[in-house]
Amino acid sequence: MQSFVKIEHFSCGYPGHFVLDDVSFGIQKGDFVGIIGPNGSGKTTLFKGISAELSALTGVVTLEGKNIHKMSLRQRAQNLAIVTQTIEAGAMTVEEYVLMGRMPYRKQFQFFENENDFAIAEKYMKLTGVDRLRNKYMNALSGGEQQLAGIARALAQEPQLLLLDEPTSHLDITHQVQILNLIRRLSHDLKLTILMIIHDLNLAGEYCDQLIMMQKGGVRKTGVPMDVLNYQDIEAVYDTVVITRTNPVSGKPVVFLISEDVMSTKKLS
Ligand SMILES: Nc1ncnc2c1ncn2[C@@H]1O[C@H](COP(=O)(O)OP(=O)(O)OP(=O)(O)O)[C@@H](O)[C@H]1O
Repeated sequence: MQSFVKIEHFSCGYPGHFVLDDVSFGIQKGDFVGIIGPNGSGKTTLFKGISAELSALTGVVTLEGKNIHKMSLRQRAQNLAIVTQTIEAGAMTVEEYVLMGRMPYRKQFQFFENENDFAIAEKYMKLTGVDRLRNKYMNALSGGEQQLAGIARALAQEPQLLLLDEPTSHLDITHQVQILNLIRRLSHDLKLTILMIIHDLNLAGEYCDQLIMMQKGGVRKTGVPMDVLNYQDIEAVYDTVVITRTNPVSGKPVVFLISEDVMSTKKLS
């Protein structure tokens, strides 16, 4: 089957610092894919490469066969949306912020949003549950509310591919589960293709259809969570002893950490 998003022999980095080296993988339409890997392994750099914020040193990134790096800014924004960890929207209401997602669709000399833009913003504010916050200022929202507003703005862009950089960091378990359930619904019900950076291996295993495990600027392993989250690969990549089991209800992999004290008494090392 042809991949909807294809990354082929892709390398990119920063001046004087080469980070991603010959990365290749494909994603099917409507898949919810988690990117895992230790600090500094290149996850954010991969996002910058996919979104063309960083130029390709080698290889290509295509979406439905079209090279993302060759798209105009406007075309790119109609195809791809990013939600970053920190949202700096300051003194702007939630509704104004979500409406910004419609900018890539403005026609020449169209200075204001039209009825269709308001209807689309309304639809996604309702879907994410931030419609009740529409008149609140973005800088007066909690972290979880800001993330939901960020997702609503990204959805208002009506992209084909959504990139989420750790949408659940800083959130309590109620909000983690709320956001991940929403993201799963978006991929499965709306057939939106989603790539999400996530540090929590248990959440990644429970919610994602596929995982990409990064190590030192390359891809170590890709596949369904049960194949990727095994103790051998995790220990090799994170240099940490873990135990893996299966969640008795969901059948998904679960990763346990062991403290130094316990490890020395149980003689696991
Ligand atoms: N703007 C930059 N200029 C130079 N080097 C950078 C820049 N941003 C990141 N790097 C380097 O690139 C490498 C990969 O960083 P990246 O942010 O992609 O990792 P990451 O996997 O997202 O890490 P984390 O989990 O800590 O967010 C690191 O060695 C980092 O120091």
